[in-house]
Amino acid sequence: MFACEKHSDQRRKDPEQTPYINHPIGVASFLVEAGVTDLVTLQAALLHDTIEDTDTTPQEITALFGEAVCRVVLECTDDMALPPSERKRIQVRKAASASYDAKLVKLADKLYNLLDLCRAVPVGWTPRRVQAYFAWSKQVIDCCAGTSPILEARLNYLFEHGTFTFNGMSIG
Ligand SMILES: Nc1nc2c(ncn2[C@@H]2O[C@H](COP(=O)(O)OP(=O)(O)O)[C@@H](OP(=O)(O)OP(=O)(O)O)[C@H]2O)c(=O)[nH]1
Ligand SMILES: [Mn+2]
Repeated sequence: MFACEKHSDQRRKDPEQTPYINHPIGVASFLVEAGVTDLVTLQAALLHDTIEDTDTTPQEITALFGEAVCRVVLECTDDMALPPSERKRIQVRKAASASYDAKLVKLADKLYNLLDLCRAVPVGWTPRRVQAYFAWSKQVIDCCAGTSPILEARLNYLFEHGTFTFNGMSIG
């Protein structure tokens, strides 16, 4: 409910403007499907974009869900004050030394976003930008290798077989 309320006025970037909360719920679902039962990890998955994308503070997360959950959420939080290219570079670097729980959330986050790109391209994105997101995601995923065989197998399958459609054209 906390994540629902925090993300309530946000939409995804797809043409349908899907409610943003579908994303954190989907990330948590992928973890459940991969056999994750740890409550800290699943709570962190539901909350993983609240500090990055809403007015939520680490203090709020700690008070309501505890320090362990807050730690994982912070590990999945980019500093939005930095320019995008810097943010992306830092995310790759930080992924390698992230905790096991944070690596699980990062893998499920990338799986959701990559599958979502195959479903619908965000408004204004060029094929080149979609491809750049796939390439950069691969770097983050590689830094999280050896964390979840099921999530990693799903991601590998996506990299081998995934396609997205642009102006009616299917692009591999
Ligand atoms: N594929 C897809 N992504 C969407 C959509 N709407 C919002 N997003 C979000 O956009 C982010 C990816 O877009 P970028 O342009 O690379 O990221 P940026 O907003 O941080 O600059 C992801 O944020 P994130 O979850 O914080 O992950 P990440 O930036 O760490 O990958 C993703 O959740 C959508 O319709 N499709
Ligand atoms: Mn996310």
